[in-house]
Amino acid sequence: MAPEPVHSAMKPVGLNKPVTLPSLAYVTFLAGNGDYVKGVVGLAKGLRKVKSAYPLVVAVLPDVPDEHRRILESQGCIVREIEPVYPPENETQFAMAYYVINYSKLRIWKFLKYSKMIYLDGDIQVFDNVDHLFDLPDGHFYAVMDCFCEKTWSHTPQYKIGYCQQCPDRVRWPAELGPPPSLYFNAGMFVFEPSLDTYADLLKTLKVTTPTSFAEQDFLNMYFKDIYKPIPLVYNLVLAMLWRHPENVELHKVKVVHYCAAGSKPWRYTGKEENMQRGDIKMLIKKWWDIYNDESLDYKKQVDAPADAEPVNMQPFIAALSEAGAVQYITAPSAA
Ligand SMILES: O=c1ccn([C@@H]2O[C@H](COP(=O)(O)OP(=O)(O)O)[C@@H](O)[C@H]2O)c(=O)[nH]1
Ligand SMILES: OC[C@H]1O[C@H](O[C@@H]2[C@@H](O)[C@H](O)[C@@H](O)[C@H](O)[C@@H]2O)[C@H](O)[C@@H](O)[C@H]1O
Ligand SMILES: [Mn+2]
Repeated sequence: MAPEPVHSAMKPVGLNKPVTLPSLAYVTFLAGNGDYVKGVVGLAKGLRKVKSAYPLVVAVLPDVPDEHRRILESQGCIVREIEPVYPPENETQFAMAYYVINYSKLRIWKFLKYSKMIYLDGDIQVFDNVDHLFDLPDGHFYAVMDCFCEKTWSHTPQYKIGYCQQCPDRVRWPAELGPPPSLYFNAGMFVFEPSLDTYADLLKTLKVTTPTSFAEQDFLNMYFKDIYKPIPLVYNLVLAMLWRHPENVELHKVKVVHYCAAGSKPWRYTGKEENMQRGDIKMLIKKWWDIYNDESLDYKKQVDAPADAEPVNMQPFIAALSEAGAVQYITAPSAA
């Protein structure tokens, strides 16, 4: 469970300038005027259900209608408009044509108000508190390894020979093909540190990088290859793992579910596509809807923290400052 954030009602005494405390937040991405807004509402309510101590920022493209923005704000989200990011002119056949808009995710590196953020796709649901991921050491890019076994990968050498990083011994990578592919993450969930330098370098590098079928996911994997650190799949269960690598999945331990398999978006679920009649899929779809329909999880201004308030965990600062004997804290009357 995340440490109780000590609200900023406590005022430092003896410091001659306000301490700028780092902020933490979850962030997701919304494009278009379609039904993904339901995914983001579900995500906002899921984070509330697990009592996350941090807000959800929604990076919206200009084409997201005001009505959808108001719905998200009414659910306690912090809505930030971003400009689209387009890859260089290309003939690439993206795995899904709409993936071209996903490059716009790169704008979140410019959210400098936050020292660390957890990005979550709008088709993700958080079923257990994962605030502790914010405590991971700085300087790395954390994400869950993807799977290469779905048809969406049929254009790749690894798919053609049956190699997957989820089970590297099943079909070993042949030496004649050179070194095996670097560990590759699913870009539907990752822990990162916003930075203007990184942001500028991402966009500069994108301009000279030929787009490939998994669009910004491929680009992010190439860009962060040297600092990427895999985290357990409980933090981003790519649904295909259930039928491609069941031996790697302990479903009752999964904290975050990524509804990315074809036909698995809960708000569009018909059960007609391949694998969508599985018992575990039906259970996960129901779990998503139970949260989405739970009115007790709707944002209530008077009870929940204001959308723009950001609870800050002061403990590390109190310990460091009091160790230095620099300050003692008094509890100021609550500003509320
Ligand atoms: O019409 C769209 C398509 C995508 N997205 C956003 O882009 C993310 C990535 O797309 P998607 O999850 O569909 O890709 P997948 O993980 O299924 O490959 C989504 O989760 C949404 O946050 C969106 O807002 N509107
Ligand atoms: O724009 C590229 C997208 O690529 C990823 O989705 C893919 C990938 O995970 C494949 O491995 C699966 O087979 C496939 O189903 C799934 O849609 C990310 O989830 C998404 O956020 C986004 O980056
Ligand atoms: Mn997704």
